[in-house]
Amino acid sequence: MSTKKKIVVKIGSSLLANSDNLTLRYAFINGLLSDLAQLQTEGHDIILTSSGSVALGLNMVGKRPEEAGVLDKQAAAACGQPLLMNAYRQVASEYDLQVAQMLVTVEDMEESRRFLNIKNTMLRLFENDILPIINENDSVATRDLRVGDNDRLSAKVAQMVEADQLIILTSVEGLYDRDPSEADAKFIHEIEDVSEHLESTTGISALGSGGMLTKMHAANMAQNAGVETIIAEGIIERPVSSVLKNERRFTRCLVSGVTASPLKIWLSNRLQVSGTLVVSNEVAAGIVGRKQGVSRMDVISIQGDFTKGDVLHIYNEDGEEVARGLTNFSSEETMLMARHLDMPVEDVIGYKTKSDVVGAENILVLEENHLQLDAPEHDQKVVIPA
Ligand SMILES: Nc1ncnc2c1ncn2[C@@H]1O[C@H](COP(=O)(O)OP(=O)(O)O)[C@@H](O)[C@H]1O
Ligand SMILES: N[C@@H](CCC(=O)OP(=O)(O)O)C(=O)O
Repeated sequence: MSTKKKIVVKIGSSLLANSDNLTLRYAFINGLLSDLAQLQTEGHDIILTSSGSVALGLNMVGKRPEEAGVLDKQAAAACGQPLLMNAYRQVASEYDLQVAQMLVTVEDMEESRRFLNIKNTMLRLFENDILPIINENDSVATRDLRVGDNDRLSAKVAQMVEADQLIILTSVEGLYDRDPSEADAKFIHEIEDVSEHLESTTGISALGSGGMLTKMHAANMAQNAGVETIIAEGIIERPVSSVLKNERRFTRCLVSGVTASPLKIWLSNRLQVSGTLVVSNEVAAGIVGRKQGVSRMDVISIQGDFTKGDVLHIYNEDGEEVARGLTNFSSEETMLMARHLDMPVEDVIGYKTKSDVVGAENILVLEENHLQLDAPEHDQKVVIPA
């Protein structure tokens, strides 16, 4: 028997649903669960992150994937999720495997108490030899508070349970240096630095939500957290154990020697960002050089409603995001402090403090950590200090 591992397996929509009639691929689920049941018997702890609810629910709401809007997809998710779980439960029972469903949102993953509840629930399910099946709660999550794709969700889960491996199963054998539909695309077996491959990955299948790009983002998050990611074809016999036993080709994203500090891992993997500070290019360069935080003198503009402890984007004047950091003040306090530079802080916000708006110790420079640059998608309230 191989050593016992904690493995997060992610299944994409393209594996679960036929792209033409949007029906469930029972044969795939059958092969997958037979494999997972065997691995569980061998002592491995497995978590399944499964997409498919939207694809499987679209027939009920009468839409094709290419024409469905956000509300259609949220309704489809509500229709498809029970179909998906019903199939998993039925097939699992044939292999004496017990399954449980967990639907989560970004807020659940990023709020400390809920994070702990999710983690503890998963650990308790492991103790009872029950396979947790996780999906984003699409019908509940709002547009700007979504994980957005299950690739990144699976990376967050892998980080949460300190998994040994994240195995992303999809419709292609792994990462190529360009879209594999292009002639001469070359297969990439091993990746040392995921960030170098973020650009080579555009184009998605009809059912998928992010294509290879979101898989690379997930691998990047996992790499920062010290978790190895494997991207492999799913429609194959024993899709997971054939990877563990190295019986076929796939892409392996190695764990780098240096794992970031827990604060930086947490900051880098955080999808929910509450606001933005814009600073001069000179200050931005100082931040990138790790010499300084953001003082009230440095703030050129503020966007978003945030409170102390929230994560902020830090942009330079050219509109490039250079860093992310934890703020020591609310948006209102920051605005007042930046607006009244001639007054002592105490007179402006009512208490004494020497803190920077964002301290250098709580800043993550994006360049260093190869982060995805998630700019806020929606228009936020913009406040320019007078
Ligand atoms: N560089 C690349 N390497 C591999 N696949 C790529 C690349 N660029 C684009 N793709 C496309 O990404 C698709 C996989 O993404 P997607 O269909 O969203 O998967 P899933 O539903 O499994 O999440 C593949 O079908 C492939 O055509
Ligand atoms: N939560 C959605 C899946 C979104 C998603 O990430 O899809 P995919 O890129 O196919 O893994 C669903 O269940 O349909």
